[in-house]
Amino acid sequence: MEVISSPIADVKIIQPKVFGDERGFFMETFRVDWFKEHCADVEFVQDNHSKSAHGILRGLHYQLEQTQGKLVRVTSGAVYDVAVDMRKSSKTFGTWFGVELSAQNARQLWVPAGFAHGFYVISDSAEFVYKCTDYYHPASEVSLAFDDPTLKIDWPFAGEAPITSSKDAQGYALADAPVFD
Ligand SMILES: Cc1cn([C@H]2C[C@H](O)[C@@H](COP(=O)(O)OP(=O)(O)O[C@H]3O[C@H](C)C(=O)[C@H](O)[C@H]3O)O2)c(=O)[nH]c1=O
Repeated sequence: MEVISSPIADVKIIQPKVFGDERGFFMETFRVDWFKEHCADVEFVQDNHSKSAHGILRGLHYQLEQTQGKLVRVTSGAVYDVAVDMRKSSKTFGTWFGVELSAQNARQLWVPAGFAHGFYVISDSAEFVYKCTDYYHPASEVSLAFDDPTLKIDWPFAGEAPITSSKDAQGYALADAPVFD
């Protein structure tokens, strides 16, 4: 496995080693020892799995309580995955980082607690699996507007408006969004 830095210090891209042969492929997708040494000394308590059609945008979400770090990857298709720093004391507060995650590139993204997270489905459909460092806490969940004019996230929409949940269509502007210390 290789860890690749991003412009936001705590957000990391992880590139597993893929062993291909005539049968297909094998890769180790997570190791506690490697992750603690190279990314963060955290424990994961919940795994999630979602499937979305082309053009779906899920997010940008974060929980104010039981804040979740997320280790995310794509097992089918391709998404554009985005993390936004919501920690007001961070020198990268209000900045975003995006990367294409796909079954093809096998890349993962480590999104620490304190970040808003979301993704846009580039392929016909995508299956998205991820590990969380705390449990779901819907009472404190926040949606940040994916199209906030201050964030200016460079989503790969190619002219078509994304399909979102009603919750995500009414996300907070960055200026009004609750933040972390
Ligand atoms: C997140 C979650 C949802 N649910 C239930 C609640 C709803 O009945 C249904 C769909 O939930 P929601 O529309 O919030 O799912 P997403 O839009 O994929 O939410 C996720 O989207 C972005 C990408 C994130 O980073 C978060 O992990 C998460 O907020 O699953 C649960 O039972 N447990 C959970 O942990």
